[in-house]
Formats: sequence, C-alpha cells, structure tokens
Amino acid sequence: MFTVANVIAFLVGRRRLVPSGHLGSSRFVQTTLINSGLVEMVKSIIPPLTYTSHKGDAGRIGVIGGSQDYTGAPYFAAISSLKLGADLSHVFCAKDAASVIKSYSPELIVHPVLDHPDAGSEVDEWLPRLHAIVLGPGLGRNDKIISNAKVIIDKIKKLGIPIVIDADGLYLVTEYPEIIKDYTKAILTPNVVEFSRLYQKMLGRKPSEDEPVNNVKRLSQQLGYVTIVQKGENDIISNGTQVLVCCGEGSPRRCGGQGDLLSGAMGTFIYWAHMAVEKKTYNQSFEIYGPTVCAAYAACLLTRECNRRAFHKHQRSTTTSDMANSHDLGSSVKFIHAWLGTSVSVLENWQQEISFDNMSDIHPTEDGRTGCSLANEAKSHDLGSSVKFIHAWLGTSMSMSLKIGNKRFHLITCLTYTQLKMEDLGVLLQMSSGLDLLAHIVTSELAHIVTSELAHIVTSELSHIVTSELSHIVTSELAHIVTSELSHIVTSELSHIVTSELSHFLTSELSHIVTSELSHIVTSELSHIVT
Ligand SMILES: NC(=O)C1=CN([C@@H]2O[C@H](COP(=O)(O)OP(=O)(O)OC[C@H]3O[C@@H](n4cnc5c(N)ncnc54)[C@H](OP(=O)(O)O)[C@@H]3O)[C@@H](O)[C@H]2O)[C@@H](O)CC1
Ligand SMILES: Nc1ncnc2c1ncn2[C@@H]1O[C@H](COP(=O)(O)OP(=O)(O)OP(=O)(O)O)[C@@H](O)[C@H]1O
Repeated sequence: MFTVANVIAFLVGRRRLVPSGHLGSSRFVQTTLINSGLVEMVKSIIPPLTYTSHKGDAGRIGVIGGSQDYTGAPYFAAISSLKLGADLSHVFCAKDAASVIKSYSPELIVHPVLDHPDAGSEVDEWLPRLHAIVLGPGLGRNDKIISNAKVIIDKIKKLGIPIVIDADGLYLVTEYPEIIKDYTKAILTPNVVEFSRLYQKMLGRKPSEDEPVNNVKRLSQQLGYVTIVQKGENDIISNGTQVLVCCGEGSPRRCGGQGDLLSGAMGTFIYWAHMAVEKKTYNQSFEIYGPTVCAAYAACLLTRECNRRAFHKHQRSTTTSDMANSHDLGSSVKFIHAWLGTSVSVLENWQQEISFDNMSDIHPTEDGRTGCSLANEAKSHDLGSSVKFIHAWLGTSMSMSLKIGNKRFHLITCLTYTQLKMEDLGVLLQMSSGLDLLAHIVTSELAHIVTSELAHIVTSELSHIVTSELSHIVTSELAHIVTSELSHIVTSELSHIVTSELSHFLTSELSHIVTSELSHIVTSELSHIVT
C-alpha cells in the first residue's frame, strides 16, 4: 500500500514509491534526503576549513585491502575518503597490487605490506598515526592475508582507532566474529549476501524477510552493539539501540565498487564523528545516535547523492569511476542510449534541486517528521560535486551563501515520514502553492533536459561537421601540395638525370668517335706519308 507520505515524497521528487510496511514493523526513523535534525547532526561533526589547520588535521585514513585480483576496490575506497575531505589516504595492500593502485592516482600513499610474512610489524610504523581504518575492500580471502588482517585488527582495537569493515573483511568477521565483538568503534557494512552469511553465523538461522530492520538491530546486539549498515535498496543502520534508514533516491544502476565508495567515505566520517566527541561539537541528535550511526548515515546519504548525480549524467553507462570522476566515453554512451530511447525515461529523473522562497519555517514535528531544509546552488559533477553539495547543504563549505540579496533560498528535500497526514498536505499546499511548485519543477526540469540534450546534439553535430570539413580541406590541401611538390621534384630530378646522363653519354660517345676518327685519320695519314 502506498501512503500519502510516499506519494508526496515521490511528487516532490526525492523518493521512489515504496509500499509502506516494506521495512517491517519496527519503529525507526526513515529519511529520504533530509531530516533537519539529522542534517544538523551531520553538520555538527564536519570540521571547519580554516587556514590554521595542518595537513592531517582533517583525517589520515588507512584502507587495508587490495590484492592481485582486486585493485579497484581499495582505490575507490581511498579516493572516496580523500575526496570527501580527509587530508591523507594510505592503502596497505599486497605487493602485486601496489604499483597498479599507485598508477590509478598520485594522491594515494601505497604500502605493499599485506602479504609480507610480518605484515603486523610492517604496519606498526603507520597505525598510530592513522585516524580511521577501512578494512576489506579487495582484500581477497587468501589464508595468509586473512591471518595478517586479523593481527592488524587486534592492533587497531588496542590503539582504539575507529574501523569500517567491508567486503572480504566481512568474510573474516563471519569466520571469526569474536575479533570484532563488543568493539563499538566498528561499523560493519554488509551487502545483502554478506549480511545473510553473518546473520546465520551469529543467530543460527536465516534473516527473516519480513523484518529487515529488526534483523539489523538483532545482529548488532548479537555482536555486542557493533554498528551494522545493511546496504541495499534502503540502507538500514543500527547500533543495536537506534535505527536509521537512509532511502534517498540513488540510482537503479548497480555497478561494482559503489560499496567501496561508501566504506571510504564512512572512514572519513567516522573520524570526524569521533573528533566531534572529543571536541564536544556535536548536537542533540548526535547524543541520541552516537558517532558510528551518525558517520554511517552521513556516508550513505553522500553515496546516494553521488550515485544520483552520476546516473543523471551517465544513465546506463554509469560506472563507479563516473561517480568519482567524469568521462567522455560515458557521456557518449549516455547520448546513444537517449537517442535510441533505451535510457531510463527522463521524466523519472526530473527531480532536482529547486529554489523558492518562504519555506524556511517548516521544522521537524515531535514525531520526527520533517519538512524541508536548506540547499544552495550546487550543480556540477558526481562525487566531487556531491561532496560540495553535502557540505554546502550542511553549511560546512566555505562558500555557502544562504542569502542572496535579501532573499533566502531553500529546497524541499524530504516530506516523507512513516505517516504524513492529510492536514499536512493541506498546510504544504497552502504554504507555497503546491501546484505552482510542481509546475515549476516540471518546467525547470524539462527546460534543463531539453537544453542539455540540444547542447549535446549541437556540440556533437558541430564537432562532426568541423571534423569532416577539416579532414576534407586537409586531405585536398595535402594532395595538392604533395602533387605539386612531387611534380616539381620529379621534373627537376628528371631534368638533372637526363642532363647528366646525356652529357655523360655525349661526352663518352664523342670521345669515342673523336678518338677512333682521329686514330683512323692519323693512321691513314701516317701510312700515306710513310709510303
Ligand atoms: N573493481 C574492483 O576491484 C572491485 C572489487 N570488489 C571486491 O571483490 C571482492 C568480492 O566481493 P563480492 O561482493 O563480489 O563477493 P561476495 O560477497 O563473495 O559475493 C559473491 C556473490 O554473492 C552475490 N552477491 C554479491 N553482492 C550481492 C548483492 N548486493 N545482491 C545480491 N547478490 C550479491 C553474487 O552472486 P551471483 O549473483 O553471481 O550468484 C556474487 O558473485 C571483494 O574484495 C570486493 O571488495 C568489489 O568491491 C567490486 C569492485
Ligand atoms: N537496490 C538498490 N537501490 C538503490 N541503491 C542501492 C541498491 N543496492 C545498493 N544500492 C546503493 O549502493 C550502495 C552499495 O551497496 P552494494 O550492495 O552495491 O554494496 P557492495 O555489494 O558491497 O558493493 P561493491 O560492488 O563495492 O562490493 C548502497 O549503500 C546504496 O547506496
């Protein structure tokens, strides 16, 4: 059944239609993009950018993973932590993976130590300087590596460093759950399959399909209140007590590596969250949810936004690299899909940031239901721009401007809660003329799509014409030059050859004739005289 809340959320464009009851019966906070209490919570942990800070203050993150087979995963995690705002990102990987990972990016500091017989001691030099660890992306399941990773986890726990465990790190935890049990500075980020394996190991039965939220809570409790993020259509986060569900729009594209981007970003956020605890900069919601749930929620939010942006741009061609960067091949594939009608319908994606006035006074109601929150002009590209967007939106970027002239700009981002009553809809429509709002969204999105598609077609057509004309001109000019040069060379060479050959021939022939004639004359004259 679809609730009014779901329909409105869909109409304002921040959510897919999800039947109510989809996540089971547990009471929890489900958010699409923005619940202003949670926004404030994330905002409160993000360190300000100042000119007095030193390299490393915003985070030195270590990614432990990377094997001969998997080099992309640790790269995605490490670059994601860095692009989010950490100052330094280290990768500790197997020897064979190191130069490959280095070749992806000069930004990363790569240590080829994981398959070293004494990997534990090799990382000793670095661990105490790291603020957070992401363990598992591309680690592989080789026995030696897994046993080295176990030793490293022990050292991490002794140092009290926050840790995010993902991918093959979860295989390790499933095999040896005691290694992470009760370490509440840990976040585990299983996908559906990894979750099911770990759940079965800990609870001795399959997770029930009807109660996904309770499953996550239960697993967290069983592991001694370690925070779990079950990734999927909705990211379900629990520390065994609190539950948050992040179900922002994201995208329907499921290419490999998205989980790695998520765990990398979570590495940076978990450090920031613990720093907030130390500096006591957190807000009230943070006191409820704590650093691990806050970090997990922030990273899920960011990854979904990044995914949405990359997909908006690249559609079916979206890859995890597109989420981190931007590539021409991808946009060409996108164009072809759009042109063939095989891209996802543009109308499914018309929801974008919109600005309008007088919406600043909607505050969360007592049951946590939220209206709107701020946003600024944050356009542009994928991970970078998602980070920029999130920072701007949270007011933690340096360039954030909430007021333009004497107007405030705001964005409707979230209207969803488990129950949104009809009177709320009335209030909403009254407040800002809901129909105008819808018209505004549709018009602006359509204008955007048409403009961008036209620009694309014109650019590509012009480039085609210019290329073909240029190639024509160049070819004909070259032909002309070559022909005339060749003719010149051939003529002059021929004339030279002919002249020299003739002169040679004539000289030799003449000399021959003259010699023979002279000899003849001389002989005959001499014979005559003698006679
Ligand atoms: N570019 C790179 O370097 C990348 C490297 N990566 C690295 O690869 C390593 C192994 O990771 P993994 O997730 O493939 O292994 P594992 O958990 O054993 O899954 C085994 C099988 O379970 C299924 N399955 C998996 N996920 C599912 C889902 N969400 N929903 C439903 N089913 C799902 C699926 O089974 P299938 O559908 O094929 O039957 C799958 O084949 C790890 O180190 C990771 O970091 C990746 O990060 C990607 C980018
Ligand atoms: N069905 C879905 N609908 C929307 N978003 C999804 C869906 N499944 C995954 N995601 C998004 O992708 C993120 C990573 O989840 P995923 O299940 O791909 O992890 P993973 O399998 O560990 O990834 P990786 O390929 O890096 O190993 C989630 O946090 C969520 O943002």
